[in-house]
Amino acid sequence: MSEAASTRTLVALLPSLAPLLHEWLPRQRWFAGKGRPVTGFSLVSATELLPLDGPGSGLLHLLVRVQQPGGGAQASNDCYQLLLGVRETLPPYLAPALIGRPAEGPLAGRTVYEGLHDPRLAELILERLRTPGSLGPLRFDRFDRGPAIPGGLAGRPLDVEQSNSSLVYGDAYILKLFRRVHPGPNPDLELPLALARAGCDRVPAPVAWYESTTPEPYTLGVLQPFLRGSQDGWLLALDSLAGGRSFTDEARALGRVTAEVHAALASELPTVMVRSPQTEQLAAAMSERLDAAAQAVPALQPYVPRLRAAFDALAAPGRGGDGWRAQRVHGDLHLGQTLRGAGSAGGHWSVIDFEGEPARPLTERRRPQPPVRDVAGMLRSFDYAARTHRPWNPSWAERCRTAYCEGYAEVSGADPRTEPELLRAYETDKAVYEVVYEARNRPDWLPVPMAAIDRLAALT
Ligand SMILES: Nc1ncnc2c1ncn2[C@@H]1O[C@H](COP(=O)(O)OP(=O)(O)O)[C@@H](O)[C@H]1O
Ligand SMILES: O=P(O)(O)O[C@H]1O[C@H](CO)[C@@H](O[C@H]2O[C@H](CO)[C@@H](O)[C@H](O)[C@H]2O)[C@H](O)[C@H]1O
Repeated sequence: MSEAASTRTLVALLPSLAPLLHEWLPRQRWFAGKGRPVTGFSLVSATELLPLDGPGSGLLHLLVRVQQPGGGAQASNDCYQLLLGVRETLPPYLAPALIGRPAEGPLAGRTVYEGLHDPRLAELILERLRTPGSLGPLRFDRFDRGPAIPGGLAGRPLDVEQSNSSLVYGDAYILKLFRRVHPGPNPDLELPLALARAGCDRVPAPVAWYESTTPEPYTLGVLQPFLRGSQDGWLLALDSLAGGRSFTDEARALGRVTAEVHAALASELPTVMVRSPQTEQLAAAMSERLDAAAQAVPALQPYVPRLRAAFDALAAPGRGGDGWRAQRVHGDLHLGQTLRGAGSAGGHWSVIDFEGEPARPLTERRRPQPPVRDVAGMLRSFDYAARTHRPWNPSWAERCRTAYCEGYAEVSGADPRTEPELLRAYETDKAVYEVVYEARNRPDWLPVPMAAIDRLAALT
């Protein structure tokens, strides 16, 4: 099928796929618009990665806008990346991947399924990434300093709770495919590339990636080395709590790693000073997020005046002295974003997932911010771990928080606790974000950030 003919034909596919997507999309873990009705779809781009009319399976790459009207700020028209496999019938091992059978249109009677679950299609995606080049609106690129990617590696979907989808290739590489995509560079490619260029070995360096170039630029997927046998910091922390073991050495190491990553980011990407009136704007933005959160989660409402005091303190005249240095940061740092390498207790720590908080607009996520924002995220994470454990172990969290800040200071020369207003404002902002995140995604977990809200409000 020629490219032009293919585009025309592919555009005609959407109406017949729409009823299937209507059912399937809201059930996906990565679908961000849960709880709001889907009223329509529109096509952003369609590319045949493997011909749909050839023998065996076809692979269709779609960028689709999903209309969800909702009231006011609730309305959205988000763009999602879909990789749809098409076959006559599905073999039993692909049955769980079924999306449906279009009743009409060019694919009538054929079977449409989640393409990432098909090892043959997963291999095809890696094949594309091995060789830079373009296919319709898609462009495939490689890191200029990396070794060649071997071919023929079997791909399997990663079976974890995540906001996107990942494929692991032969335990050597992991490809993260972004699901809800936004125009512009995704920080999860931009920042690891900058860190690789700075020679920072705390973040797996991107090996290859692909993007869509028209009608707008979207980062769609990033391939990086798979840290085989590594364990994530969240599970290690829970393990330490369950075993009654200290986690302070690990927390100190994580503080050091955070400071290393911040130093490397500051060396590669712009830094700015935050002074009046930006300080007031920062505090006002936090206050606005608090108001929006209290609208979405009424349990927050009684706390609003006391929480707002933390943001007012940030903006108070004279606070911040000559201002605060801001730079590119991780943006959603927590224990689950850290991996300790295989090996003994002193294993190498890495940091992953630089996408930032998925619910925030991309422009906001890419803005320089005081590095204490990441520190606050990690401090909240120690609190989460201690709260999740039965019985609650506040002294475990307190020791971790102290060790983490000390580790950070050992490398950066500045202890985050010496700017208490800034740290408290960011911790409060993070806890407010977590309340909304949990209410939307894991209502059973809501008491965890609510306990922090109670504690932070009592500091006033
Ligand atoms: N380089 C890597 N090596 C090993 N495992 C990884 C690597 N990158 C990510 N993972 C695993 O994949 C999971 C999801 O990755 P993440 O980037 O956090 O995705 P998402 O943004 O979709 O939540 C992580 O929790 C981790 O278990
Ligand atoms: O990992 P993601 O980028 O998808 O981040 C989102 O999900 C996280 C949970 O998986 C959430 O983190 C919160 O829960 C963690 C425990 O599961 C805890 O360690 C974090 O401190 C807490 O914020 C994160 O906020 C959200 O953006």
